[in-house]
Amino acid sequence: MILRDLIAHLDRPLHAGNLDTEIQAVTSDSRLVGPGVAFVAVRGESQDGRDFIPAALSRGAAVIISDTAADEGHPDETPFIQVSDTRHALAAFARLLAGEPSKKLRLAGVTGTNGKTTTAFLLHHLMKRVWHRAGMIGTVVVDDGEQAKPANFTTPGPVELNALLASMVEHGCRGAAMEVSSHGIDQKRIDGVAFDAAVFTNLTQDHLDYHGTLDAYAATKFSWFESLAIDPLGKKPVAVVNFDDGYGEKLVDLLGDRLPLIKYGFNVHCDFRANNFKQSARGMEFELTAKGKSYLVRAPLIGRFNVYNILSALAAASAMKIKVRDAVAAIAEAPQVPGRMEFCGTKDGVTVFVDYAHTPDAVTNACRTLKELNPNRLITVFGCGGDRDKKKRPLMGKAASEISDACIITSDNPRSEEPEAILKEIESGMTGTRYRSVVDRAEAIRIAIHAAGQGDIVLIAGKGHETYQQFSDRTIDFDDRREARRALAERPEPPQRKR
Ligand SMILES: CC(=O)N[C@H]1[C@@H](OP(=O)(O)OP(=O)(O)OC[C@H]2O[C@@H](n3ccc(=O)[nH]c3=O)[C@H](O)[C@@H]2O)O[C@H](CO)[C@@H](O)[C@@H]1O[C@H](C)C(=O)N[C@@H](C)C(=O)N[C@H](CCC(=O)O)C(=O)O
Ligand SMILES: Nc1ncnc2c1ncn2[C@@H]1O[C@H](COP(=O)(O)OP(=O)(O)OP(=O)(O)O)[C@@H](O)[C@H]1O
Ligand SMILES: N[C@H](CCC[C@H](N)C(=O)O)C(=O)O
Ligand SMILES: [Mg+2]
Repeated sequence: MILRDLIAHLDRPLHAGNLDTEIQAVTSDSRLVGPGVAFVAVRGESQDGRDFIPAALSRGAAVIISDTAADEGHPDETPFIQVSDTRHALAAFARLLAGEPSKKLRLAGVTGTNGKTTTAFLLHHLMKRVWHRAGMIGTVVVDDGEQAKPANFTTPGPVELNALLASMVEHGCRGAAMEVSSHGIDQKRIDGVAFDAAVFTNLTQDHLDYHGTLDAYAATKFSWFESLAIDPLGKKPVAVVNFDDGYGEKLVDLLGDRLPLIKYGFNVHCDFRANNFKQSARGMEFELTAKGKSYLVRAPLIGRFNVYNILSALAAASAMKIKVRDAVAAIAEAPQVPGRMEFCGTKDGVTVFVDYAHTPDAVTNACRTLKELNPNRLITVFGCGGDRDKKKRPLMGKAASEISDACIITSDNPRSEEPEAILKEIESGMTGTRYRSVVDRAEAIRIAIHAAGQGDIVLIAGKGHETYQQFSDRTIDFDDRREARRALAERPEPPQRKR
């Protein structure tokens, strides 16, 4: 595209140099710059992109975009654009260069503290059933309709995001489901992306390291819905909101009638309402009331919290013109979401589940769900990630210890922090339940599974689908599910009863 046509979409940019320059791609990473590539100098949390302008120029950048004026020595032959918001400019260039792909398919976005991955997986499954080809972007996997790959982010940056959406369109996807993280909203990774459905799952404590307060975190989430109300980008987006959640209620109030709305939950005011929930170790069923009709929903998932994920997927599907009947039929064959209440085996009456619960609310939900299966004892193995919200550590400890019969506190991804120090912070929230601290996660899993007896359930929480463990100096291969299976297989023979 010609630079002139690209900057026409920016708010009053100042420019110097040849606006007929051909731009083929855009990046905010100087290391990816080459001829034909626009470099946007973004000021980040740890680095200032403006420091990399010389590097971008030496790699042949086609244009430099910054929020301050050009240095004195800026070469005349390279155009320079000054904008007020570089992240907005990056997203606009990425979207335009990719051919505005979000306008060419039906797109559902899912935000909220917990349940984004699960809901997006369910929606992706529904869409594939009905439309045959559909894409997905989220924490676990990105799928462009042709190939599925492990993901790096929950919501990728605008360049990768728009490239993925364009690839979905190219592969004939009629729709896609994507997770929208609060980082993604705040950093404008989704700026200018047109959505058909925007789901709000819930809001509880997480990411306070980044947002400061729960209200600031909520305001970030809400700003996405507000932006869709102000500029729906040529679509008619439907807000799909959990109306049993306090912040969901606030969002409904805030939106008024500015967006079409579907409220979901158990309460009587919901448009997609669940009733008569029942579950066993193998799955659940409940009655759905929607659009004046009743449906029996059966799903191979457990946990009352998953009723919400199913309701939101059904409601978002309906917002995208998928028939409720077809969606309900597809849910009965929903796939296992990797690392979400994943059954890892049973031996000698000991059953093991791996779950990605890494917030106080998620730990509460995961533990409660397994307690509802009436185990002899629930033994929970968990830790907290380093370089993330420290305030959630004692709260996760409290939640796990209040519901479980015994706990083993261990390392999650310590990142740059001392593992022992994280364990101590978790310990400060532990209540009466018996617990011990075992820094090495593999050992903690082994101890829990070997100590468990007939009828016990072991929950390994926090890392779910992750296949690595990050330390300050190294990242190792690590998979809770593999460790669980190994520990089950190596369980010592139970003592023989004397006759
Ligand atoms: C806090 C956070 O989200 N940080 C992300 C953000 O970093 P940043 O804006 O602070 O950038 P920075 O590292 O300070 O660098 C500033 C600029 O200099 C550029 N640079 C840097 C070095 C260089 O040689 N040349 C160069 O041009 C960088 O490309 C960047 O544009 O932008 C970077 C580039 O896109 C991301 O890699 C980085 O993710 C970090 C690694 C991260 O851990 N993010 C996590 C917390 C995250 O995003 N998580 C969410 C939510 C998870 C969930 O709850 O599901 C997610 O969506 O995944
Ligand atoms: N609707 C829900 N409400 C509360 N807790 C939930 C819900 N859905 C899932 N959980 C719990 O939260 C954990 C994470 O679920 P999921 O991966 O679907 O959420 P997420 O929002 O994508 O998380 P992340 O932001 O880390 O990617 C699950 O393993 C489960 O313990
Ligand atoms: N997307 C979340 C995942 C946390 C998972 C947990 N295993 C950890 O490493 O803290 C985050 O980046 O905060
Ligand atoms: Mg996720």
